[in-house]
Amino acid sequence: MAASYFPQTSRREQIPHDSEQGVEAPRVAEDMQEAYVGAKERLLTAIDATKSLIGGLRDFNKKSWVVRYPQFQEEPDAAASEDAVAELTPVKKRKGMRRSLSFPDDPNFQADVVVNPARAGRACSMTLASVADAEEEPESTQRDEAEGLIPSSDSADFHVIRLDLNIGAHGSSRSPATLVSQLEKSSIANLLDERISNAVTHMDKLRLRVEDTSSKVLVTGDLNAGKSTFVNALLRREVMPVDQQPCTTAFCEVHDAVAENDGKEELHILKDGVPYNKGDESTFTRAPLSDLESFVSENEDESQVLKIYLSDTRDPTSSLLHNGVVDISLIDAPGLNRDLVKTTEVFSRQEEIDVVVFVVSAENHFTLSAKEFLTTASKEKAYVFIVVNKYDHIRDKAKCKRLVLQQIKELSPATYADAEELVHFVDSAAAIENGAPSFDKLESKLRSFVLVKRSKSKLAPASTYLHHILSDVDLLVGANAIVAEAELKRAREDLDRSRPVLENMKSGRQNLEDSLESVEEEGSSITRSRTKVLLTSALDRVSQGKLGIDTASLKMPSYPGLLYIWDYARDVKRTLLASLDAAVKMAEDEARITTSNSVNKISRLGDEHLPEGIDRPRRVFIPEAMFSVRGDRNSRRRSRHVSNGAVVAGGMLGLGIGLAQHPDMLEPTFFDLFDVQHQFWVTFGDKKAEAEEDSPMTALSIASVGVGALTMVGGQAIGARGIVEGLLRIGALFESENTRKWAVPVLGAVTIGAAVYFVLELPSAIPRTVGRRIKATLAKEAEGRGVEGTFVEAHALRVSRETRKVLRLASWDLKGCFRAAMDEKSREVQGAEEAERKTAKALDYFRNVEGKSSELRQLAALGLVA
Ligand SMILES: Nc1nc2c(ncn2[C@@H]2O[C@H](COP(=O)(O)OP(=O)(O)OP(=O)(O)O)[C@@H](O)[C@H]2O)c(=O)[nH]1
Repeated sequence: MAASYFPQTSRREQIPHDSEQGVEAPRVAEDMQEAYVGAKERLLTAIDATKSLIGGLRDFNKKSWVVRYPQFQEEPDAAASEDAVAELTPVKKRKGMRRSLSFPDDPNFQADVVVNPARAGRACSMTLASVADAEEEPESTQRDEAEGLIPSSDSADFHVIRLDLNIGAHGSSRSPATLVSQLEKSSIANLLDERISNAVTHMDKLRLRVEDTSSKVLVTGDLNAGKSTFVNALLRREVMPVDQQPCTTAFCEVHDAVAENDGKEELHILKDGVPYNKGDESTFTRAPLSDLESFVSENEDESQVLKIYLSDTRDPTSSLLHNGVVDISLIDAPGLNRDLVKTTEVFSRQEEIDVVVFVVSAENHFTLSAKEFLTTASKEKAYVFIVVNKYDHIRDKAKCKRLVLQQIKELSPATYADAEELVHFVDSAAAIENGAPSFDKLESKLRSFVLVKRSKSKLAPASTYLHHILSDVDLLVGANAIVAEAELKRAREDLDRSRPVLENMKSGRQNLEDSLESVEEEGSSITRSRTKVLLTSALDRVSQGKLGIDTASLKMPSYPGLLYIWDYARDVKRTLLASLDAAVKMAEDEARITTSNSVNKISRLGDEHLPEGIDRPRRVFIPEAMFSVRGDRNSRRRSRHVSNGAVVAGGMLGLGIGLAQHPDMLEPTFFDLFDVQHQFWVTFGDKKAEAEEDSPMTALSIASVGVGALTMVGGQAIGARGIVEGLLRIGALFESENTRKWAVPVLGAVTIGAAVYFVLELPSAIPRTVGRRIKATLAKEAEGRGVEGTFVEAHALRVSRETRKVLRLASWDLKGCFRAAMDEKSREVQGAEEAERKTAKALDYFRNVEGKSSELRQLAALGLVA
């Protein structure tokens, strides 16, 4: 049994078919009108809100989130097991449809989801299969059948915004992996954008249609069946020409003059082949209403379309034409037997025809052409409103009714099923003046029928479209919400990982810098003090005629005898100087070790403070490279320059090579053999010197005194040649009488002392003298340069500077790495925060859209029933 046009059976029962009680009918029509208006308003609101919703989605797709286009594939195994589960466990079934969700632009994403199709009052929803399995519900709450005018559909597929992604080389590629190379996310987003834009345009058209208040009622039937009389009865006016002879040749469309022509009654004769436009007089000929009859009778053979604007002064609750809700146009078509079947059929197929009213004479029943028409119209419209006219002429009314209904049953089963509502036996001619209960009832039923059919023809397409587009939106946002959720989870995991690392780095930064500072400080101060200790001791030893340090590679030269004393002095000097160089080298070697330890400390600090996975400083410390000369010319020139300055030995020349190759220092002088000045001070009361050199009057001291005296005469420090010259001068002195008196003992002492000295003291005295001279020379060279210019301090400073330089470089590298790591972590955190914000916003948005879509679906679902 087909569904009723009317929502409540009880209501129908209140309207007995008996014409006497037809007074209830208008109320039903009123209800239908109200329901229609309500549904229309809700639908318009839903259309606007859906437009704004998908417009928002479009914006969101453009600005905030590239909306992904999901693809759903049925899993054959899952489908089979779904059925199996359904059969075996009737109490608990799986909710919704199991699908494999993927994205054509991302072959790596795949998730099993359960799609719950949209049903009346429930939005289409999508959940991960794992989640859905945990939330299975009892069967009683599932699989509600779709209600109302919304068709139940496969919600795991798109209806409106379906993208054809078969764009392989020959348009046949379906593999996501193949597609991904051709489809960028953005190009899919663009396709979606285009679809959404089209949907918005389509909704604008639907809106116009929903807003369109007109509804066309085609009145047709056999020739002379009383169609014009019926139209006149509906209008309660004799407007349409009525005759015993067939007279209606034109399509006469009757419109409400009040609603559509400023209340002016007139006739518009449409021009053939020109689209009618009420505002454009060139598309029609205007004529007074009184011309209608003459026009129809004069143009009998022409198939003309006339617009008749009429004022129906009846109450809107009783008038069909002027009903206050719908602009109805009644189309009085020519009789079918005029071979206009085809025309009428075409007419009835046209979308704008909402209702077909078929007038049949009770006397003749259905002719062949009437039968043909009814069969066709029933296929097109399912229901046809049938008026069995001239019922007053029938004597055996029951028999007539039975026969007519029997025929209707064959011609239009749906109409027959609701015959009480749709088939009416009336006397139209009698109703023109004052109506009649049976005709009033017919009118009321016709109004309801027109309104319900109107709902179907005008509201249902919009409602269905909204249902489809909202289902598509649900699929889109459901799939995107799953993606957003996964991305949000990932962003939060990233944040949980990277944020503490960044915080640790931030709080540890100062600590690292302080530690590096102290390692630098400690390293350089150790090398400085160690160098000082080593070189001070070495210099002291040298000044005592010993090697600066004990080393296997250096040995004091052995005394070769008096004849080679000069060479001996040179060798001693070279050896002592070399020992000082060796001491410097030793200090440098120690500094290398200290520096190396400190570099290791810095590297450990790096391990402590740098997070895992971050590259450590790449520079490798090569201790041998310390104190070395750089290969390029400039640096060598600079080294040489430095070597001529404060740093007199070792230093920039490297590896302690300095003093022993210093030509100025190597050449022995007389005072390397006889340190007269020293001896003089030792002999004549220099307490400090005494303490240093615990020796009483020796042969050397005697000779020293002599030579000291000579130097007083000579006036300046002299070399070997100077001695000869001095002796000559001494000879000259003897020429004076006075001098001879004191010169003899002095000369004697000198001679004796010298002789003793040469034989006994010289071999052991030379190293000490040379050593002292070296110390003194170094001290002299440092004069005017301050403390830092002394041999020991200069080296200590140089060595510690080199250490500091290396350590500073290592610290700098580590700090650079740390800073880069912190920047990277910071970027990572910022990126994750941004992703979290974006995905959380997107998720929020998608959830919100899901909620709104569900509300809109309810709003768009028509309350009217089919
Ligand atoms: N007694 C009676 N006469 C009717 C009824 N309906 C129509 N007539 C008469 O039937 C004749 C034909 O009526 P029309 O209304 O012209 O019929 P039609 O179907 O419009 O005719 P065409 O347009 O020519 O096909 C007229 O003389 C009407 O008076 C009715 O219900 N009862």
